[in-house]
Amino acid sequence: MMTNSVFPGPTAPLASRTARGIQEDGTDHALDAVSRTFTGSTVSKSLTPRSEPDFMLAEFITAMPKAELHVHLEGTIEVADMFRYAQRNAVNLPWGTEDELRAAYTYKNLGDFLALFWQGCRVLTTREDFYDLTLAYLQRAHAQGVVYAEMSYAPQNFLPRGITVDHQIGGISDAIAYAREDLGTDAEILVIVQRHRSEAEGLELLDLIRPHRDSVLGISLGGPETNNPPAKFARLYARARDEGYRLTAHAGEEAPATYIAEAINKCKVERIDHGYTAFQDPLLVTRLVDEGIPLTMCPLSNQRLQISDDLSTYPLAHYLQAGVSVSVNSDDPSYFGGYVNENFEALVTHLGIGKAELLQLVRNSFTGSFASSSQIGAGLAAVDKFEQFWNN
Ligand SMILES: Nc1ncnc2[nH]cnc12
Ligand SMILES: [Zn+2]
Repeated sequence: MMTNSVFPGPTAPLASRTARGIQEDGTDHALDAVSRTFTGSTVSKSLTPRSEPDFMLAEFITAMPKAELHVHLEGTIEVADMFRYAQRNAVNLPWGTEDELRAAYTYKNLGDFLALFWQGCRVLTTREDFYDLTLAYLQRAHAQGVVYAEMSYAPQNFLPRGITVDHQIGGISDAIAYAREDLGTDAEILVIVQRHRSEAEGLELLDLIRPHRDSVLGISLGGPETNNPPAKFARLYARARDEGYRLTAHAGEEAPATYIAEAINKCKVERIDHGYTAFQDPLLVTRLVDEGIPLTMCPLSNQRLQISDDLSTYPLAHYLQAGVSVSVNSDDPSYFGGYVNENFEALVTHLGIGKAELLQLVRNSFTGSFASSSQIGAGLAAVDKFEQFWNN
C-alpha cells in the first residue's frame, strides 16, 4: 500500500546497529550494585548521575528492540504539522507562529496541559488526518527501535465535532497496516474513555466502537484524574472485560496510590498507566510484583507536568529494583519534549541507570504488553539477540 500523506516523513535516520561495545565507567550501574533506600518520594543512591548520556549509551538505547505501550496518538502532533493540519482543515489556532505554539508548551499541572492538548485535537478532522498522524508516529517510533506499539487515543475528543469512529479507527488502522508491511513495526489501538465525562457516555462509546471490535485491542481511562476515580467506571470496565478487551487505566499520575488500588480492585485492570504514586503504599508495590501488574511510566511527561520535580529521585528505579514490571514510554511526546528514546536517555542522565537496567526495561515492555504470547516471545528473543550481539 502507498501512503497518500501530504506530510513529509520523519527524517531521523536509523542508528547504526553495527556499533559495538559500551565503555563502562568503572562504576557498575547494575541496580544490585547500588545502595538505594526509598523513603517517601526520595531515592538516595551512590551513583553520580551523568551530565548527559554517553554517546555509546545513546546508540545502545536506539538500537535496543523495544515496545512502546503508553503513547497518545493525539499527543504526537509535531508543531509544524499542527499548522499544516489546521490549514488543510480551515481550523483557527490561537497561536500565530510555531514559536508561539512552542512557547505555550509549559504546564503547571495535568489540567493545564490537557487544556492545550484539547486545543491541538481540534486540527484533526478527516480519516486522512488520522492516517497521517498515525503513520508519522509509527515512522518515528520505528526509527527509535520500536518494533511494537500500543497506541492510545480518545474518540471522545472528536465525536462532539461529528467525526465518526469509522473515520477515526479506519484511518488509524490503515496506517497500522501500512507500517506493518512497509516498516515491519507492529501496532495496536487502545481506546481511551475520558474520565471527566459520565460513565453513561463511556458506555455509549463502547457501543460505537463495537463494529470495530477486531481493530481495538484494549480500553484505558484517561483525562483529568483528580476527583474522577476509577470506581466511577466499574460497570464500563466489567462490560469491556465481557467483550474481551484488554484493560488498563491511567492511575496514580497526579492522584494518590489509592487510585491505583481502586483501578485494580474495582475495574480489574491488568496494567496501570503511569502508577507514579505507587511508592506511597509499599504494600501496593509488593502487590504489583506478586500479581505481575505492569506500570507504563513516562518520565518526561511526569517532569513536564510537575508531578516529578526531580528525575534523580524518580521512583522507576525503586520499582525496577523491587521487581515491578515497569516500562518506559513517551505519553505525549511532541508536547513533552521527547519520544521513547529521549525518555530512556533522561533516565540514564538523572538516575544513572546502565545497560543491565535498560535491557530489563525493554524486556518489561514486551512482557507487559497485550501482545500475543508468540509476539512477546519474538520481542524477547530479539532483545536476547541484541544483547549477545552487543556483548561480542
Ligand atoms: N498524561 C495524560 N494523562 C491523562 N490523560 C491524558 N491524555 C493525554 N495525555 C494524558
Ligand atoms: Zn497517558
